[in-house]
Amino acid sequence: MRWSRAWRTAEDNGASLIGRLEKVVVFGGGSFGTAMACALASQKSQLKVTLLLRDPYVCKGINERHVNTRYLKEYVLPSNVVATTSSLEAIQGAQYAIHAVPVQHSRAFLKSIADVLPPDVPIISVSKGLEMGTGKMMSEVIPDALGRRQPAAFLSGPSFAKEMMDLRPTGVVAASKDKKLAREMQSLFASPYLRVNITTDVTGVEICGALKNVLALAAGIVEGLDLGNNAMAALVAQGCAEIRWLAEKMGAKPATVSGLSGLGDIMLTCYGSLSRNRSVGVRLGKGEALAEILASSSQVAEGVATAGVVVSLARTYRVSLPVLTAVAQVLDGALSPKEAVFEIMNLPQIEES
Ligand SMILES: NC(=O)c1ccc[n+]([C@@H]2O[C@H](COP(=O)([O-])OP(=O)(O)OC[C@H]3O[C@@H](n4cnc5c(N)ncnc54)[C@H](O)[C@@H]3O)[C@@H](O)[C@H]2O)c1
Ligand SMILES: O=P(O)(O)OC[C@H](O)CO
Repeated sequence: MRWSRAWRTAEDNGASLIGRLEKVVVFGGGSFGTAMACALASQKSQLKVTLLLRDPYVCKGINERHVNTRYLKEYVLPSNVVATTSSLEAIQGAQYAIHAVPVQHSRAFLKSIADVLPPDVPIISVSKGLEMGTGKMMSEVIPDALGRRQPAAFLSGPSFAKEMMDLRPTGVVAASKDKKLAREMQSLFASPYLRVNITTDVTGVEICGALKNVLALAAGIVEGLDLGNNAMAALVAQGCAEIRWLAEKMGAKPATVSGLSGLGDIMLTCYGSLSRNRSVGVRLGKGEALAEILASSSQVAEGVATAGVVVSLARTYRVSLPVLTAVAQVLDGALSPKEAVFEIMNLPQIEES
């Protein structure tokens, strides 16, 4: 099935870029790191895609049986996806590095590989969230942690790992201040199954990708409380407005907020049953305690950490975000899910903006 006929860019350096490509390293072999590795490996069988992991047993499964025994274990990975725990071995000779380590662990991880990663290897971050404590986005964490400016691009948008593994049509956006690098992302990733838009609006793409996870927690809570379709639609519409208010104050372009990384990912994560953030929200809405929910899952729900950061961003940018900040209050145990809904319903009646 060819979903998009024009899957390479007009200036098509795509074929030659793929032709020159020999090795890509992927940091983190969770669901999305694995899906990105497979998407790239499928572009060319001679391309080596190396996952840098922490667990030697997971590496063994990938290298010997082509199966990631911890994440997406039902899939057979292309044989040109390999894995190692050695950062030197993983990074040596790599022309690009995909970063798929959860945001809260990214600083420490990047510091640990700073000396091994050549300063000219572009990092393509797919992690969506804001760092607790600093409130920083990945575009700020990367240079901070490495202690230098590294070429970087940020890939975001509605993209469940499992659906990408199933080769279901997907659209993402690659953001970079360096337009040439953004175009390289199109050449690298575009395929009959994956469309890649580009933009220079890094802030917009990153903040939308982080905030939609918090809104997905709220959507899950509404689902878990069984409040109905009217409530869900009102909540998601209000959440979209709050994301727009904050993102635009931070410098995001309106086109980004209404694009794939904004509205597109909000729709996927708020309504899609595969969302981990939404699932955490559903369980909270049904009355489970956060600690219990987190202890029972091996996968990251980035919105849990990002929600706290949103409270301070609301203060810094002097913007009222009732839904997004209520999520933080529920997570902190300051409000029960029902109390949060009651408080939001009792807010003063407003004019739309
Ligand atoms: N899963 C998806 O569908 C999806 C889609 C788009 C973006 N993302 C984003 O990609 C990022 C990664 O998500 P995921 O789904 O792969 O998460 P995951 O929970 O499935 O896997 C996380 C991976 O990071 C590794 N990791 C955790 N702590 C680490 C540390 N301290 N040092 C090194 N590695 C560490 C884990 O071992 C694991 O391999 C997140 O920011 C997520 O929001 C996920
Ligand atoms: O499963 P979630 O909630 O982390 O969402 C995954 C992706 O961000 C969807 O685009």
